[in-house]
Amino acid sequence: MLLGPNRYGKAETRVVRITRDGDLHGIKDCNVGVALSGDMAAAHLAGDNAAVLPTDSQKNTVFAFARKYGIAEIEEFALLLARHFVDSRPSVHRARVAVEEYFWDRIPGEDGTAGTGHSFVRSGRETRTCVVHYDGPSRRVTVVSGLTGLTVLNSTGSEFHGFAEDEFTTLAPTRDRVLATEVRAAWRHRAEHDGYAASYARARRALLAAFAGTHSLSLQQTLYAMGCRVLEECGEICEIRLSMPNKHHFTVDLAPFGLDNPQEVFFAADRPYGLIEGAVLAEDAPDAGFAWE
Ligand SMILES: O=c1[nH]c(=O)c2[nH]c(=O)[nH]c2[nH]1
Repeated sequence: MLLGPNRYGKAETRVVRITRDGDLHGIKDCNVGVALSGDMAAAHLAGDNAAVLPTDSQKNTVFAFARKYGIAEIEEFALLLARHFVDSRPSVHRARVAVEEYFWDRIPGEDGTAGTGHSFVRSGRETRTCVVHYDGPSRRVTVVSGLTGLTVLNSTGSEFHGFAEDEFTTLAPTRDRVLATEVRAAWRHRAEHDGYAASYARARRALLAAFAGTHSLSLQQTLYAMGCRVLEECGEICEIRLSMPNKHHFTVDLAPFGLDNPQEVFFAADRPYGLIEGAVLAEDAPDAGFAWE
């Protein structure tokens, strides 16, 4: 028997960092996953834990670093942790740190007054994500940012026709349908930089603008347009991977009730759903290395 690739770490450390600027507080609400790899053969083959930094210590490090360094951008926090685990321990050769960030909005005061400064409501927005890798021997860093749960809908401007047909095809071609999806996207930065907040805002804006601005002949075409727009608007990004379920909205037949239905009443089916996935790369994208592992 041979030991294959392995990694270990603490998954899903939920860390909430409150900042206090007088009466004005802020929240960073994150879920951090750490995975380390290196000289772990003895641990697996012989139960020798000398090289194994407990996952409990990894979790403690996340909390301690949140206190010591704060959590500015999730990519920066993830890189700080990744470098720490690799550079402080010869047996750890590579770290993968993934962070999800959940957004909170301030609760406004009544009658348009300012809120308390310490009252928040969890946002219905998407989740921001990142996955960073740091490889000790090569000192190479990769940074992938992204989002999940960005739910969007066009109530017209979407067609689907001219598709292949076989003996099982019943789908009617359409020149006007609802197009809805929940975007999951991950984009690879060309290199480490210090503008992750602005980069995220730009990429998100580009995704939304392309979804809204594309007259769709298929979700595949829309996906490609969204990926292209992000690469056009964000020079720091060289590759984007998109996963987009087709959240089908079926026009309900109301004729049995003597009613017409001019594209007004839909059955929003949750399953099964088409799942459209694809990557868009800049022609000069550098080698991805271990970025997507
Ligand atoms: O945009 C679409 N792409 C498909 O591949 C597909 N297949 C399907 O049944 N409906 C759709 N819609």
